[in-house]
Amino acid sequence: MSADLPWSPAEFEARLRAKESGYHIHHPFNKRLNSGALQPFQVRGWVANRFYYQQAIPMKDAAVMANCEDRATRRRWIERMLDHDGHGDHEGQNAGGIETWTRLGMAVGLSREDLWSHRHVQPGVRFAVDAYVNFARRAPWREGVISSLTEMFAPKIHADRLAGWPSMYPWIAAEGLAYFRSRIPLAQRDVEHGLEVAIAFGDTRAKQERAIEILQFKLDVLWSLLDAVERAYPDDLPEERRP
Ligand SMILES: O=C(O)c1cc(C(=O)O)c2c(n1)C(=O)C(=O)c1cc(C(=O)O)[nH]c1-2
Repeated sequence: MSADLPWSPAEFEARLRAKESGYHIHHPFNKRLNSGALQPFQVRGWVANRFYYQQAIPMKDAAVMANCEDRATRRRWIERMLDHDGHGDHEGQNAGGIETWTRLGMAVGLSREDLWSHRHVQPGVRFAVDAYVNFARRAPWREGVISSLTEMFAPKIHADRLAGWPSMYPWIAAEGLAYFRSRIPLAQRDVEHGLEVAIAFGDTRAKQERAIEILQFKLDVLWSLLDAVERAYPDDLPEERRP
């Protein structure tokens, strides 16, 4: 029976963190993106497709919140929606992630319309991202929170872009990278809260294993997104089909 005892909180957290090996930082398309190997149209394709994820995040967060009966959690959680949607005058610090990502789009040579029309969004990207939002709609709120824990691994991927892109992709205006800079402290704050919820949720071995499965589902969402992007923008894509 001892095999069924819950892991200690430290062991459980270590097992969640070990899922990093399946994070999209290791996807071949991300490796090419962050090693400077991509042509401008491939970077544009990634930015335009990832925008669909950016827009979905606050919808996902609203779904988690709609399922949450705990006021104290909602007070913290609502920050996530404001981080992405922005608030007030939509300028400076308050612009929000969706707007800041739009600026990244313009810095790589896309128009606002290119992003907001979803004209470049691939079916596989849509399916993957919609699966994430739908998971949050249907799952108990603690499970929805746990699905955000891929953010444990995100500060490194943002930092890689900030460190590498200016020299590898000098054609991208430096202001375009503000999104990545803004996310590092926010991801750290989100992860602190997410881990608190996960550890409280994981009071049996079965629930701890469920949490790990949920994290795997979310890794799969991100991995599938890059599979679809990689497939859509091969090196030899004819000129007229390039974003
Ligand atoms: O650029 C990335 O690789 C990346 C990954 C993730 C992630 O791991 O889900 C997020 C973000 N960025 C991000 O910017 C972000 O705001 C974010 C929110 C969430 C979430 O699940 O609630 N993930 C992520």
